[in-house]
Amino acid sequence: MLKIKNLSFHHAKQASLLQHINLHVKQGELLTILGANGTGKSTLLNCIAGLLQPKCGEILLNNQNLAELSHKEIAKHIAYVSQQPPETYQYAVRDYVVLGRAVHLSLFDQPSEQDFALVDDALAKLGISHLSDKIYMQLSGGQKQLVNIAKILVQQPQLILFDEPTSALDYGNVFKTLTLIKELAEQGFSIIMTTHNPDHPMLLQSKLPDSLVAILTDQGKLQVGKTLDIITEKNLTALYQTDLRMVDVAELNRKICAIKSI
Ligand SMILES: Nc1ncnc2c1ncn2[C@@H]1O[C@H](COP(=O)(O)OP(=O)(O)OP(=O)(O)O)[C@@H](O)[C@H]1O
Repeated sequence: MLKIKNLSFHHAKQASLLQHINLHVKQGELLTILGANGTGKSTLLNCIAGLLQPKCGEILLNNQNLAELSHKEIAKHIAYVSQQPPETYQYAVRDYVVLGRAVHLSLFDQPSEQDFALVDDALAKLGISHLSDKIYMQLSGGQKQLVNIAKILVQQPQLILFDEPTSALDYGNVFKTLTLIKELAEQGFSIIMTTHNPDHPMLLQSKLPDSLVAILTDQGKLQVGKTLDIITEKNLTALYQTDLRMVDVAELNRKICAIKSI
């Protein structure tokens, strides 16, 4: 459903950032992108969301060039939970989350009871129904992150982009969010997420064996493959310039990533 062909991008005053990136994400596929700070993961997601135009190459969404689609058309298919959630809303959470339905409504339509039913379902699914009437702007960072995930659930896109969806979350909410991502992939959503925690794609791989991982290198290249082929001691040690170990934990029946020592 998403194809990226030979994409290159750099911001103003940068010599280069993303270089000749190729990627194919199919329906229901999960791709996790790892990369050191500042290598361009968010920039790549911004390109895929249509917020930045590639300097060269193209992004195809269902074989249509993204550059030829309006923002509303793109938003019908792609939802984006960015690292900088909007900070300007004085709405109650329920009224904020229903904005996710906007792409399915015409200009003067009011959200219907069915739209609000989807909102209530999404809030319940994320265990945050108690936040319904709170003012979005007054929530904590982690609560905002969960509310923004609820907003994309009601948007009902084909492809969901999650930029470090668990970065501000406690362990309980990390568990809930990764479980939700697994369920969304099982339901047929395509998902691209970024993380700094290689254990997250390992955990997801244990339930989604065909999931993919990509490493964005500091040369701006994307190395893509099956999770277990990419998450290796050698690759992670090179990626993070840190002596890392993949340790087999019999009790968990999988490997986890650990820093060797400090
Ligand atoms: N709007 C912008 N204008 C100019 N430079 C930018 C802009 N946004 C990002 N950059 C620069 O582009 C590079 C990549 O930034 P980006 O946020 O994509 O990295 P990242 O891999 O997501 O980083 P992190 O893991 O730290 O979140 C950084 O050097 C950053 O300073």
